[in-house]
Amino acid sequence: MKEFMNEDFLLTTETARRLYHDYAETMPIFDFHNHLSAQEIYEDINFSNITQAWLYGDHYKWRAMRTYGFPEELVTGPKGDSRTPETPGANQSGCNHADAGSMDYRRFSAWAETIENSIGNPLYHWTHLELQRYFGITEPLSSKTCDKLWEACSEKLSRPEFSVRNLLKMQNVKALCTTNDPCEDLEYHRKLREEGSSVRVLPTFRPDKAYLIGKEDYPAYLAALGKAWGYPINSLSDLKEALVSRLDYFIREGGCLLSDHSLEGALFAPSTDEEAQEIFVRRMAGAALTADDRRRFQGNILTFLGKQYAARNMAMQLHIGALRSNSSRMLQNLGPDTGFDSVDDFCYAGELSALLDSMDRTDELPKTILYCLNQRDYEMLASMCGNFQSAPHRGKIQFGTAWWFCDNKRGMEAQLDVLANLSLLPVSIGMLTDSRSFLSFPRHEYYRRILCNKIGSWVEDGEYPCHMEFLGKMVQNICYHNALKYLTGADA
Ligand SMILES: O=C[C@H](O)[C@@H](O)[C@@H](O)[C@H](O)C(=O)O
Repeated sequence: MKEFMNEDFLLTTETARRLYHDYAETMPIFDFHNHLSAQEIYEDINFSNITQAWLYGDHYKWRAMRTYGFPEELVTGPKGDSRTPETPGANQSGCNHADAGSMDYRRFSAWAETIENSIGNPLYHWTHLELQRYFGITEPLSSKTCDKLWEACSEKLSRPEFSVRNLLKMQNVKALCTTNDPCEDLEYHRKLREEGSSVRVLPTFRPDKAYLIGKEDYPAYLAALGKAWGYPINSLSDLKEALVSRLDYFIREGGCLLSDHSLEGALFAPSTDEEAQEIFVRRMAGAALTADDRRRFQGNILTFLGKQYAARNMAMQLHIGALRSNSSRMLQNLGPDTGFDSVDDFCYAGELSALLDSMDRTDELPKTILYCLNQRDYEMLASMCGNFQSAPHRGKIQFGTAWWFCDNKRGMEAQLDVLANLSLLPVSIGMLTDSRSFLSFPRHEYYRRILCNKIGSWVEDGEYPCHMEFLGKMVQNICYHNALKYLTGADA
């Protein structure tokens, strides 16, 4: 039997072990998509206990805790919905810590019981990689150990060397890209930049709300965007000017390198500016729009934005296929991004192709990263990339790494297989955390181990020669250099 998550965790062959330990392990991290707070990095906050670091904002963990039957007050905290009828044994698990009465402790105790029951789930591996890498704890978290681990982690977290900037340094994070609405003033990104922070903290331009014209609060959003721009938005051309102005602000003030878009249900239908303006006027007059109106309006703005990104040599990320906020009751109680989303199953190959072509037609398609939430779409997406590749970029159109419900061992192995089969693995820009927790960076290690194991198995099966120097360099490129080059143009 193998030892539990030791240094050769997930590395099943000698080639895999060499690739990981000799090449991948010490590579820096460029985390080009996450949901971290620039303010918390600027203020270099310390968490006073492990619940704050783990459970205050992570909807993956919340979902698992709900699945195990814990009530909302232990999942999202006292303000959440606590009407769940039955409460399993949170804090009745034999832990006798002095903090036992504190809500944070009770939440950790509930988490310990949940994680003990997460066999086969990536949360189990992430949690234990985090305990090992940040806290030097190799003991598995369970109801029995929760008291001891609570104390050990909380004691460390309160030390200055465990501030969030130091947590980033521990994982050798060189740069990270947060996700930001165009209305944001980026005060903390700017301050970090002025200060010359050793970790580059860059904003990502996420303008979804500017084209989701069917949303009830669309006029209110336009008012906020107009405020950030400095002028009221009364027409399609005002909207486009406002977006360009905010995009340039993001680049100037924050060094923005990427945009991000979540595409759900409808992607694209072509429309002229006159048609899109007419839809805009009807919406602002309070008329109901059809699905086709919404698709055409979104198509017009996305094509426009894509061309703007291309002109600025930025990358465009398209995250496709989330079915969000499925529980209207919990949306009302807790708001979005709280663990009530799942995998959609709509078909969109034709619309995606038309969207990319609407920019490529005039050679104005930016560098593009395509992510999907439904593994069923892996081949469709990876083959779509090949339609629009063009020099001088290597891998201009990227089949993005396994996202969210695919971000697990099986999803990553499948993503790597499909990528290698239908595109070229050596040009991949690799992994990102997409996370809301400062302790999530060992997810890069998880990916790197799976990557090295996959390559190792091809070599050991005689499918590729054992050219360690070439393979080692390739692994290092996928871990770090490719993302750096793709996003910034720099070589090292
Ligand atoms: O990995 C999952 C994420 O954190 C998820 O919440 C985000 O990808 C979010 O849906 C977004 O739209 O950016």
